[in-house]
Amino acid sequence: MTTNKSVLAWIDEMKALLTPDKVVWIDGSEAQIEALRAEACSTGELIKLNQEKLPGCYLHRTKVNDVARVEDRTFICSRKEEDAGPTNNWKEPQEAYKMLFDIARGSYKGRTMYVIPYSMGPVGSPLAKIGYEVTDSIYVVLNMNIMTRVGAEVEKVLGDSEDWIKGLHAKCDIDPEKRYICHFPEDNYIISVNSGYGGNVLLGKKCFALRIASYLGKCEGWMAEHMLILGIENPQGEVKYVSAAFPSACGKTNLAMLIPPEGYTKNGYKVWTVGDDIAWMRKGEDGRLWAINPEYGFFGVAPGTNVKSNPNALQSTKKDTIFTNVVLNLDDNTVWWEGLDKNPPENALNWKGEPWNGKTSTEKGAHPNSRFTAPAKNCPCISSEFDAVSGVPISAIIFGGRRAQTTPLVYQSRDWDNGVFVGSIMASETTAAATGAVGVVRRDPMAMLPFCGYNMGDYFKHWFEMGEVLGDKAPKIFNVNWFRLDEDGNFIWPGFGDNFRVLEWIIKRCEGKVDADETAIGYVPKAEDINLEGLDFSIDTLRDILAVDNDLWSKEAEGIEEFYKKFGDKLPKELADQLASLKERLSK
Ligand SMILES: Nc1nc2c(ncn2[C@@H]2O[C@H](COP(=O)(O)OP(=O)(O)OP(=O)(O)O)[C@@H](O)[C@H]2O)c(=O)[nH]1
Ligand SMILES: O=C([O-])CC(=O)C(=O)O
Ligand SMILES: [Mn+2]
Repeated sequence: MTTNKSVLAWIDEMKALLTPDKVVWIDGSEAQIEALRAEACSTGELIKLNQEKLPGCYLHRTKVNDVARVEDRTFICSRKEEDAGPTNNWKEPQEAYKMLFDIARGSYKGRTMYVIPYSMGPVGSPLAKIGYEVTDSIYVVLNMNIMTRVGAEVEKVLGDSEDWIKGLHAKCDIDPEKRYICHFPEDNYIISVNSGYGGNVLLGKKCFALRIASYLGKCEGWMAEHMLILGIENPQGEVKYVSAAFPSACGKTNLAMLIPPEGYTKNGYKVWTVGDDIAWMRKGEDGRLWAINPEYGFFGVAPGTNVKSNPNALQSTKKDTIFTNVVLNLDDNTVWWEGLDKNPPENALNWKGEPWNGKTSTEKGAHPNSRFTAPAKNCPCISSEFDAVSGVPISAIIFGGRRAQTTPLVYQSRDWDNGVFVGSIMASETTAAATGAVGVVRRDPMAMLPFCGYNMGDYFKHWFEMGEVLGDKAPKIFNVNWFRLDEDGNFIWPGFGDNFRVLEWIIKRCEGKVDADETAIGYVPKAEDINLEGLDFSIDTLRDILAVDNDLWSKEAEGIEEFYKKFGDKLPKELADQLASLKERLSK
């Protein structure tokens, strides 16, 4: 246990507020964690799975009204409303503290308060940051122990410093009307009440590593982004790193763990995973941009994960994993979800714990947002640099979304500033399955719409400032779109492992080894420069999905103009200028 005065004072405050029966300090030791697993099994909070097939694995079910992040109940509590900006919900901080403390007061009565010291990023890395979360949920402790680096080492590194983030989680009542996820960026404080769902309660993840950290990044001159990080190794053994921001359900985990096509693997190409969701990036001593993955595990969507779509993700879940809201197969005490295989169990319980027969039921067995919490070190392609305190140098930043048309398979921005523009206009189309209204463009700048902890206009400005700081050492910026549809609504580009062909072009562009065609929106590959070897895909079709349609882009420009109005005078002039020059190029 720490002797840090600021930590001890806050823990005293929490004890007085929450009135637990006892306090347990989490040191992350296997003995302590194992005792907590056993306790959670005895109360039904966890179900121990088949330990031969899934050693160290458990199942948990949330309440049925508590299965996803709640954006409408997520607040940025900055002193000035303007600092939360037009894309966030805002509450006045003093009122918010009062409301939240009133809700949480006395709620640990008869329960245990767990104190979790954790590091986001390799312990002791100059890019890492430390947090404390208090919770009354063993599920939260066990998940945090997978998703972050927990324990005594962390406290040693913190020493007497006051530079740490407070996180209060209280699962006092699960009334969704009283559920709040509140962030106080100016106080380094997060308070989450009345939820038990991962994205709302694993406070190191979206709350700290994106919302609070994005604000800290602005103040301290670095970046916290909703990005995967991967390394691409060539046959000579050289590794180049890229980071990529896609909105939810647009393929971050898949790209982070992709297996290149056979022709490449035979020649010695490899992909190494550094992170699948969040990147913290800072200018290094050599002037380049260096990135760490602040997380220690993967909190991935289960449905659709299978041996074909993402074998590395599936393999990561084979041991020491906590599954949430998936199907329990009663015959062999294993788990199942839609899209795992074509053989659903007949004798099973669905995600709600009700009897379920996968052969006859018309209802889904797993919740669409069911998740696995798996240690990153389980991943067969985890990077040797995963724990590197300096992080990895980023050669390229890739933005992407789900667009049926308009956006080509890949293009490169003209320069950093134009790249910031490309990120700011990111959008994804809603699918028929999701909303009924097909092809509705929803803007999600840099995939940060739900995760930016301050005014997004200021966030854009920060991106321009980073460009100035990095100068000619700045990563090159690209945009990809794996999701172009044909007239029958089928994906044109095969995607997944074949996305490596596009990554290869991106790396070649960074190395200045390949030419490109200039278009109104940026540089597009010459079709013959994308390697199609071993793929049944015609170069004419490739030309189609690389083409830039100026009429569609003129319509796009109108949509961007409309979107930009939201930011009023917080919109950086650079972005208005970028839009004006795009329009001018389109009109030629
Ligand atoms: N057509 C196509 N679909 C893809 C491709 N890559 C991923 N997908 C699909 O996109 C969906 C989301 O993939 P994920 O990798 O889980 O997305 P994510 O960005 O990590 O999602 P979050 O964890 O919610 O942030 C899955 O249904 C994938 O099968 C691709 O290259 N082409
Ligand atoms: O935070 C969550 O619930 C899961 C996640 O990665 C996302 O939604 O992007
Ligand atoms: Mn995510």
